[in-house]
Parts: sequence; C-alpha cells; structure tokens
Amino acid sequence: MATRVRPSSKRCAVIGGSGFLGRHLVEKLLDRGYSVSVFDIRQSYELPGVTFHQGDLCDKQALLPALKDVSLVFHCASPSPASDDRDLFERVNIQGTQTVIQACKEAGIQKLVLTSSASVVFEGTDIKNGREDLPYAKKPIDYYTKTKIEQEKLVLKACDKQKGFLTVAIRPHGIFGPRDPQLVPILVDTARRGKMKFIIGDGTNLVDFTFVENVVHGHILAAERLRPDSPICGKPYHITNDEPVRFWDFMSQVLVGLGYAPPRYHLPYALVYGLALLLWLLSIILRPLKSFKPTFTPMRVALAGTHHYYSCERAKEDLGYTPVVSLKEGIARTVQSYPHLRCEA
Ligand SMILES: NC(=O)C1=CN([C@@H]2O[C@H](COP(=O)(O)OP(=O)(O)OC[C@H]3O[C@@H](n4cnc5c(N)ncnc54)[C@H](O)[C@@H]3O)[C@@H](O)[C@H]2O)C=CC1
Ligand SMILES: CC(C)=CCC[C@@H](C)[C@H]1CC[C@H]2C3=C(CC[C@]12C)[C@@]1(C)CCC(=O)C[C@@H]1CC3
Repeated sequence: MATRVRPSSKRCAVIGGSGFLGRHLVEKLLDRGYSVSVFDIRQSYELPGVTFHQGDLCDKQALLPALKDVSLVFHCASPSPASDDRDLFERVNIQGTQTVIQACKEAGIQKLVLTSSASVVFEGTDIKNGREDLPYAKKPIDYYTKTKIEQEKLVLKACDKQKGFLTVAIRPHGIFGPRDPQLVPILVDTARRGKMKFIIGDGTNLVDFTFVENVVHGHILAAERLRPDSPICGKPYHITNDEPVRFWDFMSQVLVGLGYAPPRYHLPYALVYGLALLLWLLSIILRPLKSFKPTFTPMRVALAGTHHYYSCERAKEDLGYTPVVSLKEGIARTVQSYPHLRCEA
C-alpha cells in the first residue's frame, strides 16, 4: 500500500507566484527556510528552492501536482485590473477560486491564505480609517473588484475547523515596490505624455500605499498564526503601511524621485469625474468604430480624488503586525529600482 508522505509545514505553494506580489512573497518564504512550489499561468524567473508548475488555476488537474506534499497555500493570482475583461475576472477570480478551494481540500491542504483587496468595501466615496467590519461594497468601483468580493466570500466561507481546513484573507491597498508592473509605470507613462500637470480636487485626500514587503510580512504572519484555536480563522485583515498619505504627495514624491515635475494646477473633482464619465460613455458608444482606452476613467478619478485609508488595528492585535518598511524608505527603494524610467531630459 502506498504511504502518504506527511506534508512539511515548511513546504508551501504560491498560486500566482510569478507575479509582482507573488515573487516577493516567494523570495521571503525562501529566506525563512520554506521550500516553495509556484503555480502560475506563466513562468517569469528561476530560483533555487522553487519548483515551477505552469498552468491555469481553473484547471484542477493542472493544479493538483503543485499542491502535493504541501500544507500551506497562498492564493495571490488574479488577472490584472487593467485587462478590463469581465469574463476573465469572473472565470479566474470566482470559478477559479472555487477550483483552488476544491483542489486544496482534495490535496489535504491545512491552510489557505488569500490575497484579497481593501477595495472590497470601497464604493468611490470617502473611507477614513475603515475597519474590516465595513460592509462589502454594494456598488463596487469596477467589475474586477466585484469579483474580488465574491472571491473573498468564497475563501472565508470555506474555513472549516472540524475538517482541519483553515482560511484567512489579507486585504492590502495600493501595493508598490520594485518590479511593480502597474503603479510606477502608469504614473511615468502619464507624466511622459504630459498629463501629470493637474491635481484632482484640493489635493488633501489621504490614501494608503503599501510597500510590497509589508504586504508579504502580513501574509506570512497570517499563515503562521492560522491555527484551529486562533481568532483569525475565516477573517479578513487590512494590511497597509499604516501611514495614510496625501495621494498627490505620494505621486509627487515618486515623480520627483524619478526626475519628473510634480503636478501643480488644481481641477475640481466633480468636473474631472464628469469628464471621465463622458469619455467612458464615448469609448463604449464608439467601440464598434474605434477602440480607445481613456487614461482618466471614473474609477481612477475616484481613486485619485477621495480619502480611502484603512485601519490595521485588527492585524496588529491578532497577527502582531507592524509594518517593517516605512513609507519614506519604501518610496526611496522603489525609485532606485526603476533607473530605466527616469526622466532623460
Ligand atoms: N497590486 C495592488 O496594488 C493590489 C493587488 N491586490 C491583489 O494582490 C494579488 C497579486 O497582485 P499583483 O502581484 O499586483 O498582480 P500580478 O498581475 O503581478 O500577479 C498576478 C499573477 O497571477 C497570475 N495569474 C493570472 N491568472 C492566472 C490563472 N488563470 N492561473 C494561474 N495564474 C494566473 C499572473 O500570471 C500573475 O503572475 C492579486 O490577487 C490582486 O488582486 C490587492 C490589492 C492591491
Ligand atoms: C491607491 C491605489 C489603490 C492605487 C492603485 C494603483 C492605480 C489604481 C493607481 C496607480 C497610478 C495611479 C494614477 C492615476 C489613478 C490611479 C492609479 C492608476 C491617475 C490616472 C489619476 C488621474 C491623474 O491625474 C493621473 C494619475 C496617474 C497615476
């Protein structure tokens, strides 16, 4: 009779491990003595101690070999919000997450840590120091976020102490750091096209930006604290830098660090939001004739012009979380890591 090897608690899988957050997580797990199995639709690097499994997480048969002899799974895969593809968000974030849960149960996984998002409670209006007990957004800012809400609900509901399957969700916000494919590249692209001259609103709105290593730290603390007797089972946790910053100060610091001029002129929020709405409608009406993607979408304007920052108190109390890298240090390290995006002039 074949004997089943007891999974080592130091062997884990990272679904989405080729991505921005996933790779930082893999690197820290290796530092901490874990061996890691990465499952991703693409392979973006090679590292000693990491086994790569390439496949789509919607395919359970492809997923199962990556979970063999593993006790802990991190699920941080998702299509990029910029892909703007409703069917893909639904297939990967909802149906795919159901498949991940089934595969984990079949493989005898004990712990599943999901990367959710603090935006699951954001409706485009101010949130100040929001706690985890805020209700899920009834009108999420976009379809991507709608599927992140469903994904989080599925994972938290699957937590079953009797059956020894424990789950927890981490809700980061505005992740930035070296190798980020989104925040700094979008910002620099906007600046290079001469569109970073304006501040939307009075520029005093506070937002959380979270250095990637703090997000990683929150995930690992959650995984290591996830036990049948711990209060964290089946709960979501905000993980931020715990240093809300003016959205426009953050953008300006990154821009200036890379040699670009910061935005200076103010535009009223309602005007820009109205224009973004109009552009979005036009892009839909004109889609059969000409396809274009506006830089200023209503969602982006809401992200740039409202307060949205979150309390980390629950993570501090239950996980012992405190950020390990300050915002100042995080911005300095990020700016340094993008020499190719510096202003040439
Ligand atoms: N970047 C941010 O500011 C924030 C990100 N998040 C969440 O953090 C997680 C990681 O995000 P990032 O690292 O920024 O994104 P990313 O796009 O760099 O990484 C996502 C990874 O998932 C993989 N993937 C996508 N579809 C897949 C599929 N069907 N099967 C297997 N792998 C698949 C991609 O290939 C990619 O490597 C995501 O769940 C995202 O929703 C939450 C809040 C903020
Ligand atoms: C706070 C948060 C959740 C950040 C996530 C990343 C992106 C949504 C932002 C990264 C760069 C941002 C940006 C804008 C909107 C939000 C981002 C895309 C603008 C398009 C807002 C309007 C402008 O004036 C230009 C900005 C460029 C950078």
